[in-house]
Amino acid sequence: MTTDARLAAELAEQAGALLLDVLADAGDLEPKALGKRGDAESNALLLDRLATHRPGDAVLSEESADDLARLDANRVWIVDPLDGTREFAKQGRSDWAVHVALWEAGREITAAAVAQPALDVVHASDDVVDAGARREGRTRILVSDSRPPEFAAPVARRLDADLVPMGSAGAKAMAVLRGEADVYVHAGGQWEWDSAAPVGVVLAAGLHASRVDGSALRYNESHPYLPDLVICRPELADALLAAIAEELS
Ligand SMILES: Nc1ncnc2c1ncn2[C@@H]1O[C@H](COP(=O)(O)O)[C@@H](OP(=O)(O)O)[C@H]1O
Ligand SMILES: [Mg+2]
Repeated sequence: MTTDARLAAELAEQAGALLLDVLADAGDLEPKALGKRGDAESNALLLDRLATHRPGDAVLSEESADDLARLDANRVWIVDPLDGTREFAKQGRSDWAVHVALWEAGREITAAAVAQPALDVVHASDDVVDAGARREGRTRILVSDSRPPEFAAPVARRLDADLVPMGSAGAKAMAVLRGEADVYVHAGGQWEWDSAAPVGVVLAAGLHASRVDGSALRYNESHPYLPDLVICRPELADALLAAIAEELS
């Protein structure tokens, strides 16, 4: 049987290919309708294939009603069929992603994949490249294009770093994985599906991932709201968390 991590990678890749087709067939669809179509079609593909390949498992998806039977399940797939919907619907953007993660009781995220179809890459927890070599120059901190944390600018000043806006939690996390940036920080609102797969992949690669207060990220909670997140190269974690704590105090 295909391993869970391979299945995650294959499903993320297949949903990504479908999303590229949706873009190619967009015609003069309004951005909102285009995003909606992408969300729905990718979700249908993921649910269908998870039901085929892992019929006994529960699913938590951004685009499906939350079935709380997942709270009694030992295995829950946490999926975001289209992360960065806003950017997907803008022409020529590559900062959107498909997230597929598996949560297991007592073990947190055990398999994960993030596809970036517009870049033709899939990163999976069983196939992590070592985090990219530290780039030369100033530290780069990735933040949401539309909702950067209030503390981001003062924290960047404390660390003598540059803030770089980018869409999609998965795209930002994978940019840190590849060494194109050093930090991804978010606060003020997010859901488990936004971070489960990116966090599964970066933890498998040995990067740091936590809440902004340094505590562990927990998934498959009854209310799947997980509003803040820090992903970074491990050697930066102490200084970054200290700077955030100073700004929040
Ligand atoms: N304040 C907030 N409340 C709820 N969700 C948020 C949020 N800020 C960001 N997100 C979600 O986190 C994901 C990444 O955001 P961003 O691109 O701004 O970095 C997006 O997921 P979706 O595109 O799947 O909705 C976005 O909706
Ligand atoms: Mg999302």
